[in-house]
Amino acid sequence: MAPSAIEPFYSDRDGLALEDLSDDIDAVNVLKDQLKKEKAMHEKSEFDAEKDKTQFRQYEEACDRVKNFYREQHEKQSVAYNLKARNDFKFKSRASMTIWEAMEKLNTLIDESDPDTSLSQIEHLLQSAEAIRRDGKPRWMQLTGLIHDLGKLLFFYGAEGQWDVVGDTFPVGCAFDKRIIYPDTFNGNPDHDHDIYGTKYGIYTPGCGMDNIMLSWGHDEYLYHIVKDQSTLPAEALAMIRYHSFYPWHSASAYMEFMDEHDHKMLEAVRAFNPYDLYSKSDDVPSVEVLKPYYLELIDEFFPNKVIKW
Ligand SMILES: O[C@H]1[C@H](O)[C@@H](O)[C@H](O)[C@@H](O)[C@H]1O
Ligand SMILES: [Fe+2]
Ligand SMILES: [Fe+2]
Repeated sequence: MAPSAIEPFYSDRDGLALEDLSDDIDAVNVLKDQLKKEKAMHEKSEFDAEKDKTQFRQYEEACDRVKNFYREQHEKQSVAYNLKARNDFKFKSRASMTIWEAMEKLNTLIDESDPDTSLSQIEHLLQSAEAIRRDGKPRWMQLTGLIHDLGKLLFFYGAEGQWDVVGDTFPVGCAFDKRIIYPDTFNGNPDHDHDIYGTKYGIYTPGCGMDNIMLSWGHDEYLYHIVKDQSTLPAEALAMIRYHSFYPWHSASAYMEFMDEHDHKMLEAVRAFNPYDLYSKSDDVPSVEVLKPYYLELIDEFFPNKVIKW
């Protein structure tokens, strides 16, 4: 009798002890995972190092389609146009659809400003997200890669062309910096020689913060507002979206005088994101159907409402 009385006692305890231990192991693994991801966020990605950067953004050698696009954009993105675009955005309603439906809708747009890819937008979005995922970056950043260009939907909702949707961005209301691509094409912009908009600081003051700078209207600013209001994505993700086309700032270090303290942290995030946007353009074409289930789940994690107001 004695052994059978003791046996359950010990086996129970063993069971308990093992359970406790496995809880601890789980907790340690979660922590380890988190640390790995944090570390990866701050390290230069392997992905970045593998690429021959001289293959990308070669605007001098770009075709006429790209050159004409930027001439038109640089001539038309004025303060007056930007105020009007923001007003239209606030007071006009567009469409309601899920993130995935938006990706599919965008698929017919071929970006005229892009010298590096002629792939469809859904493929570019998946390439960016997959590159981020392969490098073990956090899930919120993978999702940011997946959606970062969805603002190009604007093209279907009242844009005047592609010039107010795609392409690099730059501040309006102060002098156009020489580090913007094709800087001479700003000569035809009505603000170029303006008494205030044509001066170094224009309508701004040094240190005013990027939040207070009016960036040329397009897919970044538009999507930023949608995502800020309708997702639980962190500040870094919002900055990646809002500034990913602001190459003169994040890649050429122009307009640094306007930054505030918060912007320095955000710049780091935007710079960490950029290689996945740019250099993934030479990766293999992803299979939309294979990847769809993984990304549908990821979308649900950060967008509480399935249907988004665009
Ligand atoms: O041509 C590209 C494209 O339009 C991207 O979506 C934008 O983010 C880049 O800044 C631009 O260079
Ligand atoms: Fe973009
Ligand atoms: Fe992109």
